Amino acid sequence: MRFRDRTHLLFDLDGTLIDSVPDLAKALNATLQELGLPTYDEATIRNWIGNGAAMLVKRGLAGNRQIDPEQDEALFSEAMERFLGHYERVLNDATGLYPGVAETLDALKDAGYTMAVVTNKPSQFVGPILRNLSIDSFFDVIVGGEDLPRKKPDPLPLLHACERMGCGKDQALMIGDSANDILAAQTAGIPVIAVSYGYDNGRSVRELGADEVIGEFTEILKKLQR
Ligand SMILES: O=C(O)COP(=O)(O)O
Ligand SMILES: [Mg+2]
Repeated sequence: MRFRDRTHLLFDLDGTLIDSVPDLAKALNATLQELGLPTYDEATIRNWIGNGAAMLVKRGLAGNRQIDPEQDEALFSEAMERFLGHYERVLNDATGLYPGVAETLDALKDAGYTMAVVTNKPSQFVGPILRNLSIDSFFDVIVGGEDLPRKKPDPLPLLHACERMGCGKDQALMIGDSANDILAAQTAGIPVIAVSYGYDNGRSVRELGADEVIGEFTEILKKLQR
């Protein structure tokens, strides 16, 4: 089988394990509203997720053409602070697991896989969300967006997760939803399964050269059959 030697699994969070769009959109729109800026619907905001909170806020601010957040540091800092405060309050309001995630993680754990979450989401939010959804115990390692000097699509978070799990990259497999996950894995030399239901930042995961593309999380089990 294609992934026979893979014993350590690295999972992206937003768009792969959890659908967090409603709560991220709520926090972003509350921020924009307080700043007197236009707000956006969930369909627009979902394409802005995956590069970390700072990029989401920048994309929200830049949605208003008159403002260039790169040039307006003060506005960006204020927006960021407000966003983090709002998100902390709402992060478990509507966020849920995609179908089959809990059962599949359980089966993978039973089969002996070691698992990590490697996300660009700010680290302080990751534990509370995993605990609220009762999937925290499946993961031995969690790498969040602010834990290292560089985020995905840099390969560093993936390689760091491997090091902490005590595995070589020849034993690892990435599962993610966006260009960031695919590029990070490809640069790290780790194969990658892409899910097609997530937030692919406007670029179809099929075009990005993932080793496999699956439409449902449960299909991982079939792909990993030894
Ligand atoms: O951009 C985020 O905050 C979440 O990103 P993730 O898809 O890496 O979990
Ligand atoms: Mg993602």
